[in-house]
Amino acid sequence: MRVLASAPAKIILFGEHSVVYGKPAIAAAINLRTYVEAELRRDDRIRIEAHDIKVPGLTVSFSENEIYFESDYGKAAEVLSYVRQAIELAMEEAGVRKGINVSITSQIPVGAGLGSSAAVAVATIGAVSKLLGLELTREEVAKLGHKVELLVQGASSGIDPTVSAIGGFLYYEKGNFEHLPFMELPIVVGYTGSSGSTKELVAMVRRRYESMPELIVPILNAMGKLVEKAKEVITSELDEEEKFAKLGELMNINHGLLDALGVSTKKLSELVYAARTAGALGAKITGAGGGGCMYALAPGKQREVATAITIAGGTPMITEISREGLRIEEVIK
Ligand SMILES: Nc1ncnc2c1ncn2[C@@H]1O[C@H](COP(=O)(O)OP(=O)(O)O)[C@@H](O)[C@H]1O
Ligand SMILES: C[C@@](O)(CCOP(=O)(O)O)CC(=O)O
Ligand SMILES: [Mg+2]
Repeated sequence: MRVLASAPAKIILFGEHSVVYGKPAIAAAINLRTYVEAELRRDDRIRIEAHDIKVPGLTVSFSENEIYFESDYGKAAEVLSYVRQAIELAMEEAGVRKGINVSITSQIPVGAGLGSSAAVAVATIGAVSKLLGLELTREEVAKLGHKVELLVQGASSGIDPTVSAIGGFLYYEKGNFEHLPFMELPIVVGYTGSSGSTKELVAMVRRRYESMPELIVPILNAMGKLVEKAKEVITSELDEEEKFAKLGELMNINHGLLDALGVSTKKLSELVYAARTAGALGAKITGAGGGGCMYALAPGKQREVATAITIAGGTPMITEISREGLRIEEVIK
């Protein structure tokens, strides 16, 4: 038997990092997906094939008629830790252990703030649990995906696995979520081309929080308040133009606060300012930062902003909200 599942990437519109400290955040699933195929094996081995992951530290050497490969096994094992934990938890939940092949292909850039870790965890749990005959709800998959992130990263708010499993446009706080009214968001995502590790960035913010709580706590509190304001705007009776103007302003404040936490980079800030100069109403980091992506809100100006991002050295992506989260694409008996 074989199961193919997929799960989407996300952008965090407001509230990354502060969400780890129990503040609310707003996020949306977007139409880039990770696909995981799981099939039963005849033996009891578990084999993972990750087609999109590059492992640093591969060395190739030649002699006359031979070629030798050496790889950094520590790094290779670490890079697959989300998938391994997801398989473990799905098997634990099903109460069976079987040999399986898991094969991953992904459209989501890795370590770019678009939730690739959550998407791969959610799609793996979806595929493996179904393969083992377990019918989990999307919410149950979200909770297991959160556990995967906690185990691998040491800290996780759970927003990414929740958005990836459920899909759509969500307000999230301490493990609970509500759907926000669906709205088309005229956004452009700008990818710096470099990556940041969520585990390391969350740990860096934690160190600052512990060493200077009198400075960091007010920043996190301001982020939480800003998310409440953004929710009020999104659910208000204002017309779209007014909503976008207010949301843009809040995005810019959120970016400044993230910069104060220390998670921006020169390139991220360059893309943010390039987007604003080209007419975006707001622009900020999305996700953990340290590289990765920013996004801009640019009604009527998406093309201009995309061009500005390209000129500033980034890669623009015009994305749409994905209403669907985890999807079982195919089950072959
Ligand atoms: N296609 C994939 N195959 C296997 N593992 C993946 C894949 N995509 C992401 N991952 C895992 O997620 C990690 C990146 O997660 P993270 O640092 O949270 O960044 P983000 O979630 O923003 O992309 C990778 O180092 C890898 O361990
Ligand atoms: C920084 C954080 O708020 C979001 C991380 O998102 P990503 O892994 O960078 O896509 C961490 C979390 O919410 O667990
Ligand atoms: Mg992640």
